[in-house]
Amino acid sequence: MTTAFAATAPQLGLYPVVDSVSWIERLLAAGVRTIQLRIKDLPDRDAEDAVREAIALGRHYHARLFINDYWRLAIAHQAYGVHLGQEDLEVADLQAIQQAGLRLGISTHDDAERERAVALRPSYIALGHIFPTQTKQMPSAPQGVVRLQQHLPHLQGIPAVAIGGISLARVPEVLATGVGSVAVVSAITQAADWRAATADLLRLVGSGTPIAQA
Ligand SMILES: Cc1ncc(COP(=O)(O)OP(=O)(O)O)c(N)n1
Ligand SMILES: Cc1ncsc1CCOP(=O)(O)O
Ligand SMILES: [Mg+2]
Repeated sequence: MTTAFAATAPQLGLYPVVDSVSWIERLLAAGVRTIQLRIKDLPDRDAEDAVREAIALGRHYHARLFINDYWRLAIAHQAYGVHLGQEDLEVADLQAIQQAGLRLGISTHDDAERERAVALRPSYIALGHIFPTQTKQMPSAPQGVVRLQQHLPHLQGIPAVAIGGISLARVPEVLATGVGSVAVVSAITQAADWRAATADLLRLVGSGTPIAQA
């Protein structure tokens, strides 16, 4: 399919990826405006309450709330967007996601995956993992910031999101590549003080283009 997915903001800013509605609620209250609910390995019926509540919170805070993997539930409850990996693309109904007006983010790990993603005209393309990560088992090696920067001119204007092993200390070299969105898990959820970590990350990365302009 070649029809573009609905656009998102050119700069998504700080993009926490979290596994519960409580994290969604506290991070939206702390000023985050792009966020993902990433629940793994539950049947749809067991994930549905969390997906519905997360979407409602996203609307309440005028935030960009992406649902990872559960694309049917995201359509049913009219999420702002869906995030899918390369394997997810094999099984998801992309036409249904596009026709429902949901934004689509796609994971990529190398040039071939990037090209496949660009051809689908998604709302953003995630590039990872940039640094070693403990959060997800990755079959490939970290790409590093040099590769990250090399990907950017090939995205044909599709917004880029950097993910994987990005700590507060590493944010400046990630931003120096020109990427406008930084996705993090452990930099927030494993921080000794998540409020301070989130405030520091928001100061460096920002919260993205205001949603009215997204
Ligand atoms: C912003 C962002 N980038 C990458 C991923 C990873 O998605 P995927 O490859 O489908 O792996 P899982 O997250 O489903 O384990 C992501 N979730 N978000
Ligand atoms: C979900 C995901 N996809 C690629 S890396 C990653 C995990 C990122 O977590 P962290 O920010 O803790 O390295
Ligand atoms: Mg996935």
